[in-house]
Amino acid sequence: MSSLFPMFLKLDSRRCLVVGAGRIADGKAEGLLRAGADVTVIAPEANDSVRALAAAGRVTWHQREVQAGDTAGFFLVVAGTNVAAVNRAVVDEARAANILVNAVDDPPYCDFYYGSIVERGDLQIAISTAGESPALAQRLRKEIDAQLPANTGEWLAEVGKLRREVIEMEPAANDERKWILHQLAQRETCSKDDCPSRTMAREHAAEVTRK
Ligand SMILES: C[C@@]1(CC(=O)O)C2=NC(=C\c3[nH]c(c(CCC(=O)O)c3CC(=O)O)Cc3[nH]c(c(CC(=O)O)c3CCC(=O)O)/C=C3\N/C(=C\2)[C@@H](CCC(=O)O)[C@]3(C)CC(=O)O)/[C@H]1CCC(=O)O
Ligand SMILES: NC(=O)c1ccc[n+]([C@@H]2O[C@H](COP(=O)([O-])OP(=O)(O)OC[C@H]3O[C@@H](n4cnc5c(N)ncnc54)[C@H](O)[C@@H]3O)[C@@H](O)[C@H]2O)c1
Repeated sequence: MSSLFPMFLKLDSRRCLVVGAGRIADGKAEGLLRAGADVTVIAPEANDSVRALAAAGRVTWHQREVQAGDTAGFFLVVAGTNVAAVNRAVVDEARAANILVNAVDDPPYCDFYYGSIVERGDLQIAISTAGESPALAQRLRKEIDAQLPANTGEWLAEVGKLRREVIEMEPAANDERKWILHQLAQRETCSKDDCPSRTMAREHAAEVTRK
């Protein structure tokens, strides 16, 4: 099999459908919600977590069995019921309309897999084993998570802010700007106003402005 194409998808306000509302489908729906998706759930029964999300207006829950035509108009569909034939019918319908699909526990019926994720703010490290061993993906996630400092997200936010400052001052993507951006992407860059990388970026900005 070819290797999977790794990508980070923007789901903000995209209409996504999750069929099923048990523990497994719930986890899949929450992953979509974290990315800002507009999530609809179809299932006759829902676990407490999906019920709470529906009550809070965070998902739209249609309390019934899935029917032909339900996938129309969605950007992405997750088939997460406990009935493989139902999941496959949902996938077949969605695929015919070029909608991205994932059927839980049924790799041939997935166009994409969920990854195992280490998260620190906007930083995400996604691990995939292409379905070879989800348990290994989980183990690696825990190992990386234990090694990555808790404040990496704040550090990234700071570096992002400084990068925007530098790009504003130096709109040309020249070697010098690239060098500075690499200097910023170091551990020493911090929120302190006198941190070395920040000072350097400011000095450079002042120099460019003087030119
Ligand atoms: C990453 C993660 C994300 C998530 O689920 O959101 C995820 N599975 C996770 C955990 C996990 N899943 C399973 C176990 C038990 C141990 C084991 O089987 O190894 C554990 C570990 C545990 O929880 O103990 C069982 C399992 N999973 C799949 C099958 C079907 C098959 O293999 O045929 C079976 C057998 C079912 C059975 O028959 O028993 C299939 C898929 N699971 C995937 C994703 C996709 C491939 C990911 C990849 O490997 O790259 C894929 C292909 C489709 C998909 O679901 O997208 C999440 C990590 C959470 C974390 O980080 O902690
Ligand atoms: N629970 C686990 O630990 C676990 C682990 C690995 C894999 N899985 C697999 O994941 C799948 C789902 O597991 P679960 O624990 O979330 O199941 P579950 O029984 O808790 O939930 C199933 C959900 O599917 C819905 N459903 C059933 N028929 C439907 C239909 N025709 N239309 C719409 N919705 C329908 C139910 O209403 C319910 O919300 C199963 O295939 C299971 O084998 C479960």
